[in-house]
Amino acid sequence: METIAAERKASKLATKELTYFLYGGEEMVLRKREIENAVISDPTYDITKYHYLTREELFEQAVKKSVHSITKLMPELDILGVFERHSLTSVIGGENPLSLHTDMFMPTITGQGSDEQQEKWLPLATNYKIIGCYAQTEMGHGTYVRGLETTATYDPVKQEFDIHSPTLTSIKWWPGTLGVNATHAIVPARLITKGEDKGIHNFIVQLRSLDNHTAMKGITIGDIGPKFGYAEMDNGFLKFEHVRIPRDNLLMRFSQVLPDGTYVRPKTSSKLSYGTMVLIRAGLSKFSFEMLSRALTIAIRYSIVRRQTQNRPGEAETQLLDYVNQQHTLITLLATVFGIYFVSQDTIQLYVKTQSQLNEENMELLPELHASSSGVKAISTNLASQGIETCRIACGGHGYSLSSGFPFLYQSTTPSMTYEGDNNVLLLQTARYLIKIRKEVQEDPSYSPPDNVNYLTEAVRPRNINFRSPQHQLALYQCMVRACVDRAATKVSQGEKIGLDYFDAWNAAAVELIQCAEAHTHYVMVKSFIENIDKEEVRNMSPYNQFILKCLSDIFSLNYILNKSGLFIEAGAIYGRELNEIREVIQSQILEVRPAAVSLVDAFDYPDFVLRSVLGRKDGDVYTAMWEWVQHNPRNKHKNGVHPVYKKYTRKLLRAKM
Ligand SMILES: CCCCC/C=C/C(=O)SCCNC(=O)CCNC(=O)[C@H](O)C(C)(C)COP(=O)(O)OP(=O)(O)OC[C@H]1O[C@@H](n2cnc3c(N)ncnc32)[C@H](O)[C@@H]1OP(=O)(O)O
Ligand SMILES: Cc1cc2nc3c(=O)[nH]c(=O)nc-3n(C[C@H](O)[C@H](O)[C@H](O)COP(=O)(O)OP(=O)(O)OC[C@H]3O[C@@H](n4cnc5c(N)ncnc54)[C@H](O)[C@@H]3O)c2cc1C
Repeated sequence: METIAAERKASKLATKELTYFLYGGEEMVLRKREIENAVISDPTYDITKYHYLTREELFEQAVKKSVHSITKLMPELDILGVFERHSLTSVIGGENPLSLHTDMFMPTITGQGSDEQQEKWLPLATNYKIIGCYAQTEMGHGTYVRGLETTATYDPVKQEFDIHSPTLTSIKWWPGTLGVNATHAIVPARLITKGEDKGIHNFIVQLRSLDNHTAMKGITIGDIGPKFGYAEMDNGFLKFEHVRIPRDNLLMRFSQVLPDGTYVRPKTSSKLSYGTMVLIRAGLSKFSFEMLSRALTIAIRYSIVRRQTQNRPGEAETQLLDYVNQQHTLITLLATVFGIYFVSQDTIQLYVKTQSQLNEENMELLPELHASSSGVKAISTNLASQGIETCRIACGGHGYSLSSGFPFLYQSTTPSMTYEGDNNVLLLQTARYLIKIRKEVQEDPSYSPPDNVNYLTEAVRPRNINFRSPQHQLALYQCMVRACVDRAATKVSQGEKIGLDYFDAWNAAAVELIQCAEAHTHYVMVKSFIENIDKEEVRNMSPYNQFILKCLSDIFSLNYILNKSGLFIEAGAIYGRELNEIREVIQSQILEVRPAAVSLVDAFDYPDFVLRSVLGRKDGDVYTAMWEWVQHNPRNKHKNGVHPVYKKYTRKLLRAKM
């Protein structure tokens, strides 16, 4: 305990200043803490026995907490905005089993419903007169949205759609909130009218009675069963047997079906029906920041408290965080988590800007938003999931205990590599955009690519390179990414030249395409980090805070160059003989950050209640907390400390004549 207090005292970081920066100001932080304290002091949210509950107990407790939050806490605290709702859900912890209602069902109505439809459905949803989910994925299709089989066949006589699951594989499978609680769903289905298949459109379908919650006629519905994690979420299945819905349950902001069955195409893009997925993808980079910053708070604090091995006679055992390997592991991850923070801010800003342009039917930014949100979602969720596992391993045996908090963080984060679009599939979408832009650059010398793809026209290795220079770092990335995009594009065109059709040529280059998308997205992240710490808000920070952010930026940028040095060397961006210099710069920056490590994670401002970790307590009193935690273990509570299995089995073994 003294060690962590001493480190805090010795740190020169202006922790509060960084907290206010990360959360958008003092007022936001104080409001967040007000909401946190309300939850922490409410017995409904007690987590003492959390780790010892069964799957069904966890689910029931989660639903109870969700309903309590909506009916009691939100009104009492007058919680309105997205930030406040998010503060509430993040401090409650666990999966919020009703979350798809606000996270996907309502945004889809807002984004794709006509004004009349919004007027009809949003008040019902806002007041929880209905509970919605987003039922897109089927047993046979998740990635291939255009291949979804559920049909919505228009009947002009009754002016209704017939929603049907024609095959076993068309049964909706995975949607959250569906298995137990949802009364309605957004159902993407094949719109068929006048005998023609118009492709996937979004429909609102009632699933359960608002009187007694039983399934509506023609609906077979339930929970898909235990998963890798996510025990508190009722991911479900949903089968339609010719279920009838009114014509105006087709969301008709962009396309319509007239009473006689005439189909009116979208004036802009059919891809606007994918808008909710783009929204969630843009938000998942912020989610990745939160999950990884929690894991780092636990790992860094524990690595300061934990000592292992006396390395000099008469001296105390060494703090884990004073082992250079441990510093390298965790401080490079600290740099990564700030990299994810900055790019998540930029991605959300790009989403907001694109949405406001779309409201004026200006589609200009949509391709860049799709490509960027796809790549950033893929890389940030990859980095966060891998980073949390790295933090767990860095905490030894205790990291593997549920009491560490890591298993929950990992189980909650790792599905984000799959949902809202499998990461490989999304990186291929980013690659498709890059190859297209490259083609435009090649065919039209007057065309200037978007700022984040500027390497297609600007990539030059600087003379007299200085690896601490942000501009020089960016130049190295530009050379590397351009080479990756060229390599992928060349592979595709080579396939076409030997007679492969477009799919085979594209598929043959898939590895190079994913690689160029990864490289591009890392460049975007490094550029975002460098540009954001050069903005006025950071320039007005205390000099030491600016210095530490610059160190983290250098580590984030150079560590990827070191790890992917083959790509940079192959691109002529760096020479093998320069790798040692890069290692030295990284190591020196890590040493600069080491004294500020505890304050950097304190700046994330997570109460112990949120971390749910005996290792990550702010006071560092790890061993007391560990001993306290094990007292709640039911396995230790049998009469005379003898578990029933002894009498049932073990005693026979011990007494057997063998
Ligand atoms: C709070 C979190 C809770 C999490 C709960 C989880 C919920 C879910 O998981 S919901 C289900 C999520 N499912 C997916 O994300 C499915 C992933 N698949 C897709 O998004 C699409 O199938 C696709 C993008 C992989 C392919 O779509 P497709 O229609 O086949 O398009 P093409 O690849 O043929 O490209 C054509 C053209 O369209 C552009 N485009 C594709 N998607 C979008 C988009 N979302 N926005 C804008 N533009 C898009 C694409 O770039 C192509 O453009 P061009 O190159 O100019 O032709
Ligand atoms: C916890 C969780 C919650 C979810 N919640 C929801 C929800 O609320 N609503 C909802 O509708 N869905 C939900 N999903 C489903 C999720 O959106 C899908 O699982 C996801 O889109 C991936 O599709 P898939 O499972 O069919 O995988 P597949 O598409 O079968 O992918 C499997 C593998 O094949 C590869 N692959 C597939 N297609 C291609 C391609 N074209 N090119 C190259 N490689 C390819 C992928 O890279 C991947 O490695 C959820 C899933 C999970 C795990």
